[in-house]
Amino acid sequence: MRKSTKIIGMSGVAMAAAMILFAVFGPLLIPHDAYEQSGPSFQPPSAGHWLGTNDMGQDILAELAVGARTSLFIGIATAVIATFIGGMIGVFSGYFGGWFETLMMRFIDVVLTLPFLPLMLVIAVYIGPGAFTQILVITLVMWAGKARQIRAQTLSIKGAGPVLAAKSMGAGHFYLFKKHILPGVFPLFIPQFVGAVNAAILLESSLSFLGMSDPLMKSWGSILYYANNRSAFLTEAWMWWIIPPGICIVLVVLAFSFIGYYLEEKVNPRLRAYVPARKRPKQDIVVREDLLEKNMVLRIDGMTVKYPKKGRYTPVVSDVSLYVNEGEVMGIVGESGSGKTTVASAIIQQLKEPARMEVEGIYFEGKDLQRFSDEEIRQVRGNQIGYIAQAAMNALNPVISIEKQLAEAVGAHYKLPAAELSRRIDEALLQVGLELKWRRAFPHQLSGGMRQRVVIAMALINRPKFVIADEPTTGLDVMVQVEILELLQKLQRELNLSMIFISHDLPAVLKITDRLAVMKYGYIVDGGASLELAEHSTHPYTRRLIDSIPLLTEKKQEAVVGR
Ligand SMILES: Nc1ncnc2c1ncn2[C@@H]1O[C@H](COP(=O)(O)OP(=O)(O)OP(=O)(O)O)[C@@H](O)[C@H]1O
Repeated sequence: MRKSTKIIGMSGVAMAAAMILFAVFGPLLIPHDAYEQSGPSFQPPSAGHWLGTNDMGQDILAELAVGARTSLFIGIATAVIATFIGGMIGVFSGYFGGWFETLMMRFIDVVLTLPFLPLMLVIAVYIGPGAFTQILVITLVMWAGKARQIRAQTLSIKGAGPVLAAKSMGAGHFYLFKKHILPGVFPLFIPQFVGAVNAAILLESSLSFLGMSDPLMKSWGSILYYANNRSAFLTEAWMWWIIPPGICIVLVVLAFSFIGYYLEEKVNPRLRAYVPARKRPKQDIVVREDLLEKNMVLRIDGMTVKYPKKGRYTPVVSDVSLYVNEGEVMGIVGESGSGKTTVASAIIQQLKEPARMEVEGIYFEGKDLQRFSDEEIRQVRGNQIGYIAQAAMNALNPVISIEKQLAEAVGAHYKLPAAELSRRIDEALLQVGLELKWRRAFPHQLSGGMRQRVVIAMALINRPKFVIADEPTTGLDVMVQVEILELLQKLQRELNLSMIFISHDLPAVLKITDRLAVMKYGYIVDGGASLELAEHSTHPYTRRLIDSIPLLTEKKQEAVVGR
């Protein structure tokens, strides 16, 4: 968790604790007759008496302390009841569905349309104004929203893999509730509760300010009501009569908002892991002519990437150096978790916080990408370096047509006239073997292989000379894998692309690559010309990879070296 979030959370807790202590002990410490005066009979002195009048100051303090009890009591009690009712209805309707859910959801629709103030008036007429009327009305209005959100969370947990797997193994309702639904939903209850406290305190204050509370009940809102009735807004009295309850309301709302912010990050792993990226300043860039002379399009020198694991930064990529010459295909092969994708992300400077990279240089066309500013590196990504990300075909936007997604890939870098853009889209589709009738299709209308072709078209549409393909055949059936591989090979040759091809599928890598780096535990443990390596490597890990190719021995040779 970020330090700033912890500080915010702790200051929220401190403010809330101070307010609660003030509410509990304040009235006990202030002389009784000071707050006896509070309430409707309370008469403020003329404006001239306000400043420097100790007695009066004490009366205001007494009012605030008594008011704190009411405001906090109503806020917390309403939040407990509304969150409990909303939570139970949300969980049960989400989990069981059927008529109960339909009934509840329609009822919630009705509740959410109820006008709050008239409802308050009607109920107050019947059962009389007071704290319990306010709790009742605010709860009536508030539980419905909570129920909706918790139902949505329950539905998403109910449809998630672990629950489906447990169901298919015959797990009963009790087990599913105990092990999956409640642990998944409960974290949502906490921020919901904190938000409800805030909303209830604000609603209570607003109602009391409008005079819709018991006139004998002192709360921060009612202090403002009396202040307003006695024209405190128009005299100097506002300083002592309006500002203090105003500050109390703001402080308590801030306190619970801070706590909510902290808890939300604590219970949500995605927020917890989020660290904003550091800004990359503009720097002078020196071109390494020696690399250009050697035709090296890319060169990485001594790259180490670390992630925090159990409180310590641990390397997941260690001292990796490699290069790619113009028109060459460099393969990176290794088991899952060996660091292949990390290397690819590091090249395009897309490692996310909290990653830490130490590297002597990542030279692309002779320039160190490490020194590129945010805008400069954005211009490289998807423009000079085409990137086919792992599982990208599943990440195509389902509600945008193929042609629009291709147009967006171009639009990120160039402003082309409509006719030229259209020509570019046609060209990209035809290049990857897709008929133009698919231009207006949406991703779900295409097969996996076709979607992968679209992803390749997106990577190539800006005509990059360098392409990184990260596991481009994952998730496709064997025949389609071969087609995609052949397509990449054809495009590489036709466009003279330099390429990094990442895979754990050794036959595929050997088929398409010129040179190979074998990674294990973040290290490059073996490397060299692909065919050479396949036939003569003596490294035990490489040998194991090659020997595990599931083909008959004679065929294996053909699959490995046949190109
Ligand atoms: N954001 C992250 N936070 C912590 N550790 C990470 C993060 N991203 C990657 N790692 C770790 O880095 C290591 C290398 O991951 P990487 O994705 O590069 O492996 P890979 O070889 O590409 O695996 P795969 O073939 O499964 O994609 C793994 O141990 C992974 O747990």
